[in-house]
Amino acid sequence: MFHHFRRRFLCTAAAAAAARGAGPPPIRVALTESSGRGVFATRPIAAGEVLHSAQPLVSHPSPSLLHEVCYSCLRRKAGSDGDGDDSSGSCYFCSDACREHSQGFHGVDKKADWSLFDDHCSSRGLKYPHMAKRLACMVISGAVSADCLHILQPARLHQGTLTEMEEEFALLDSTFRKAGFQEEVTAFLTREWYINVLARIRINAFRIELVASSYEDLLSSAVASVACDAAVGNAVYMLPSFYNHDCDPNTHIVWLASAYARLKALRNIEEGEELRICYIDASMDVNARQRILADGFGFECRCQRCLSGD
Ligand SMILES: C[S@@+](CC[C@H](N)C(=O)[O-])C[C@H]1O[C@@H](n2cnc3c(N)ncnc32)[C@H](O)[C@@H]1O
Repeated sequence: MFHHFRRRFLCTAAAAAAARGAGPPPIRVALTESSGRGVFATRPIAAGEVLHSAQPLVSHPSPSLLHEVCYSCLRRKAGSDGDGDDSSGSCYFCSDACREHSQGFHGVDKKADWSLFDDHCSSRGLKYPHMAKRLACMVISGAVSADCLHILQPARLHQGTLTEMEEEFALLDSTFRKAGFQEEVTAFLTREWYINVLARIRINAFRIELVASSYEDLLSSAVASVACDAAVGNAVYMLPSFYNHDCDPNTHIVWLASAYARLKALRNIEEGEELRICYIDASMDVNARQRILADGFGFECRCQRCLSGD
């Protein structure tokens, strides 16, 4: 009985501290038995508690929404006459802070003519090369180091995928060369760099679907999700990339109005328990889930739900 009350008290106190933004996040990254690295609770966590937040390392709007969501934080434009439009009309900034934050790499981006690269990606329905291009612009501008994603787990790539990536790289490289960037600022931009980055983006990128904040938003997002892609874009984060998958997860990642993410507990979690999120649509049946996890993420899911055939 005492134990039960003590645990409830600890959970409540911890949740209150987390809500105040006090203290480090109650998690640590450590090796799991069979899924590589994973994230573990360092104390009891209460259902609904925000464990931590995360800013993207790199993000990119969905190609069809380039004019509709912020170049930097992926926030949706409030109305069709938003006043944050870039003067060239090619992209949108929701605030001065976002414009300032991306000034350096947006400047690099704007110097080149991306039409061939964009046509190549859109004719093949590719999203991730846009993120690699954004990262290259960030490296050239000095915003991040060329190896900033290398700590993340890479996907295993098939020969066909490698050949496609080589084509994309050739286009990316020639676009920067034609724009006149000097050898010394693009020295990192090799075929190996591109493949290494893409292999990490494939496994670790989150598809960002914003939670509607009003009834009108809810209706317009329902219309948008029928008319086109419901996601505003994709982003890669550092800490969230260490969460392993479970088809009945104890944690989830949420976005409200922008790519700023929050990791929240879905139920009470014991100290030492592994925190897992669901990588896919959990409403699919076990066969569909197994197929997508094997093809997309390279593992056979052996969570309790899959083992029970649910
Ligand atoms: C986003 S990473 C998660 C962190 C990763 N374990 C690491 O060491 O960086 C996704 C990869 O982790 C592994 N993984 C995630 N969930 C798993 C699970 N339930 N069973 C086995 N492997 C899993 C797979 O290799 C997957 O491609």
